Amino acid sequence: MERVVVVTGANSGIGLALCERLLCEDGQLRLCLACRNMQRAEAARSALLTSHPDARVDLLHLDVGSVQSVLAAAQEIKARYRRVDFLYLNAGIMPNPHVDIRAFFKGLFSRNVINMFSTAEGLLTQQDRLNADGLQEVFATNLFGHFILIRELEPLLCQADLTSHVVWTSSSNARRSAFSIQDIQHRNGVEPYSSSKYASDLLSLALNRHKNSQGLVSSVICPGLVMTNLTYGILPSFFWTLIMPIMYLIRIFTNTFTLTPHNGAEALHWLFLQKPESLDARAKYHSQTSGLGRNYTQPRQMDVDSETCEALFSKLLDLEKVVRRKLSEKQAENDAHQKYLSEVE
Ligand SMILES: NC(=O)C1=CN([C@@H]2O[C@H](COP(=O)(O)OP(=O)(O)OC[C@H]3O[C@@H](n4cnc5c(N)ncnc54)[C@H](OP(=O)(O)O)[C@@H]3O)[C@@H](O)[C@H]2O)C=CC1
Ligand SMILES: CC(C)CCC[C@@H](C)[C@H]1CC[C@H]2C3=C(CC[C@]12C)[C@@]1(C)CCC(=O)C[C@@H]1CC3
Repeated sequence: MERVVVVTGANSGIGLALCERLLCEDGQLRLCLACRNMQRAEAARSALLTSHPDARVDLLHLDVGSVQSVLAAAQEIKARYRRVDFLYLNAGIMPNPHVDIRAFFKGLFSRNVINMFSTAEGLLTQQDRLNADGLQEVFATNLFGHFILIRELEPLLCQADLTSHVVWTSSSNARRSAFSIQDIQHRNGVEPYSSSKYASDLLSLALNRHKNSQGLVSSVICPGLVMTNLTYGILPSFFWTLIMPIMYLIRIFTNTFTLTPHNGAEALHWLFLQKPESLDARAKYHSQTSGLGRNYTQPRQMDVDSETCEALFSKLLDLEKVVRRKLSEKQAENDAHQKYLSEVE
């Protein structure tokens, strides 16, 4: 039976590297690249087909930052496929990043230096904004859009006699202290990225608690520090070129500097090969690369508790109701307007 794999944010970076690795693993896959930019998606598909001419690679328009787009994409997936074996929730943004240079130099001469380089703790802030649905953009893209996608795909993901595996691309930057259950969208802080990634860790645990019995298994990975569009956006590109030799030097001390998208996709690829029942719901699976360039996956316990994960799950269900109601009100207004226009014509 051919397996169906859907990857969000598959047109570049870690998502695209994962697709390449999956096709090397299983040439019979039905691979669906779910992307918001169809031109880049086409380019990604052509690149994949160049190295795997017989592969079955489909494209799907999906902007995870727009609830309407998620609903339309989910409809399309349900129309196209009878099953989804793997759903990789990989699309993510870090808009308007700012590096605190003073904190960086302070951290450089502290005992915390390795942790600072692996997690960016205390170094990175972002400026977020509201999207067209009235949600904080980082929360909407990195978490909520993916949550709605899972909810819409439940008929495919929760089938008797078939285990479906949902995999979140989280981060070492996910931190409990950046997240507040009173402010799940992170309206009042300056670390929306860190907050959204911590929320994905919590949500994965909640999904396992609620959906394992229905055949849905959820896992979380961290790709390490990978040089992609997202990272290049943090500092000017000439700066990265300058510090690249230093980055390879740091790799000797921390295996979390995976650097290439291929290496960063290690844990995503590793999960594809595992039996879902052998996985730990409280573990985050880290892509690691040794100083000599050997890739491996290391599980580490996440800093999550059942109470907070249940509270987040219930808040997301409430927000889903609000957003769906608003969308149907907007739809009704549009329909009434169209009716009025056709009557006056
Ligand atoms: N690079 C790193 O060091 C780390 C990355 N990560 C995570 O890895 C994931 C992949 O990022 P990475 O490969 O690094 O960066 P890239 O910027 O290369 O990839 C991000 C992908 O997400 C897509 N995307 C962004 N917003 C949306 C949206 N609204 N709808 C659909 N697709 C969208 C992008 O598409 P488009 O081309 O249209 O922008 C792109 O394909 C992210 O979740 C990121 O947070 C985690 C830890 C470290
Ligand atoms: C100011 C300079 C001399 C050096 C700055 C280095 C930093 C830009 C990097 C140190 C740790 C890095 C890091 C990330 C981005 C770049 C650093 C802050 C990530 C936040 C990228 C996205 C993630 O999800 C996790 C990464 C952790 C480490």
